[in-house]
Amino acid sequence: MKATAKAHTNIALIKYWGKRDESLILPMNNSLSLTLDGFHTTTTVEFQEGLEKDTFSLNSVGAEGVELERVSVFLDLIRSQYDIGPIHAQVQSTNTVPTAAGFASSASGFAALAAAATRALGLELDDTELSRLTRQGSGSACRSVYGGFVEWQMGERADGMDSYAVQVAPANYWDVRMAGVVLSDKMKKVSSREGMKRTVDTSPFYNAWVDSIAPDLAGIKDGIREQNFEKVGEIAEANCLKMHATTLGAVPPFTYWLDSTMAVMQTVRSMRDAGVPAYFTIDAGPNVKVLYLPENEEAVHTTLRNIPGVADVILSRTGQGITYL
Ligand SMILES: O=C(O)C[C@@](O)(CF)CCOP(=O)(O)OP(=O)(O)O
Repeated sequence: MKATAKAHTNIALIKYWGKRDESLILPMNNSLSLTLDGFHTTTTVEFQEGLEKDTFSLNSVGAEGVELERVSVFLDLIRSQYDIGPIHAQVQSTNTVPTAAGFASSASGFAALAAAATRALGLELDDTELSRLTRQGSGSACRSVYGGFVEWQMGERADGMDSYAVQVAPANYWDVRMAGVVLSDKMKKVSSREGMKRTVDTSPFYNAWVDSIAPDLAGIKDGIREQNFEKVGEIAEANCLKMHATTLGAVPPFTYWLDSTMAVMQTVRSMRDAGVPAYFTIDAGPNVKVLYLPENEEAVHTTLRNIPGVADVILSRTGQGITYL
C-alpha cells in the first residue's frame, strides 16, 4: 500500500489570518492564493503491517521530534476519519522549497502528504474532500490542492464540512510571476499559528481587518478575471499591509519585518514609480514575495538582487495542483 504525490506551495494574495476554531482549523475569513510552480513537495507514503510507528524522512534525512510529530498526528487524523486500523507508514518527502526561503513549505508538505497517504490507503478522495482533509493539517495547505488562483471558502458550519478551497482560475489562465526575495538576516519567527492566535485574542485592529476582506476579495477576483495586473497587485499589497498592521496592535506587539524587509518594500514602490509594475506581499516572516509580469522579469530580478541584505531571489510561475506519480 504505497503512493506518491506532488504538491506545490501557494502564496496568499488575500491573507488567512485568524481562526474561529483552532482544532478544526476553521478561518475567520475567506482567503485567496496563487499556487507556485517553483516550489513543491513530493511525498511517498507506504503503509506496512508490523511497523511499530510512523517514520518520516525529509530530503533523505530522518526526521524526529516536532517534524515527525506533525506527520504522525496528521496520519492519526486520517486513520480515525477513515476508520483505518492501527497500521503505520513510512513517509519520505523531498522539498524543492528552500527552507530558508520562508516559503510556506508546510502548505505543499501537507497537501502532498494528504494526497499520498489517502491514495496509498486506496481512498479515492475528490478535490473537495482532499482540500477539507488537508485543511486540518495546516489551513493554507488546503489551497495547494489546486493550481492557479485558489480561494479558500471559510464556510459557515461548526463541523467545517463546508470549509475548503475552490479554483478561481487555472494556472494557464494568466501568466503572472512571483519572485521570492530571501533575506540574509533572520530572526526568531513567531509562527503563523502563534502570530494569528495572539492577534485574534488581543489586537484592537483585528475586527477591522476581517471587515476589510469581503471588498478586497471581490475586487481581486474581478481583477483576475479581467487580467488587470494593477488592480490585483494594489489590492494584494494593501491586504498584506492591513494583515501586518494587526500585529502591531497585539499584546505584546510584534512585527515580522526587518530593515531589509522594508528596503525591499521601498524598492518595489520605486520600481512602480519608474514604470515597472510590481507589488509585494509578506507572510509570517521577514521575506518578501514580489508579483510582476513576464516582460519585466529581467528588470525585476536584477533590481531585487541588488538590494543590500538580499541573499537570494527565486523566480516562479503559476503552478499546478496535486499530481500522482
Ligand atoms: O497563507 C496565508 O493565507 C497567510 C499566512 O501565510 C500569513 F502568514 C498564514 C498561513 O497560516 P498557516 O501556516 O496555514 O496556519 P495554520 O492553519 O495554523 O497551519
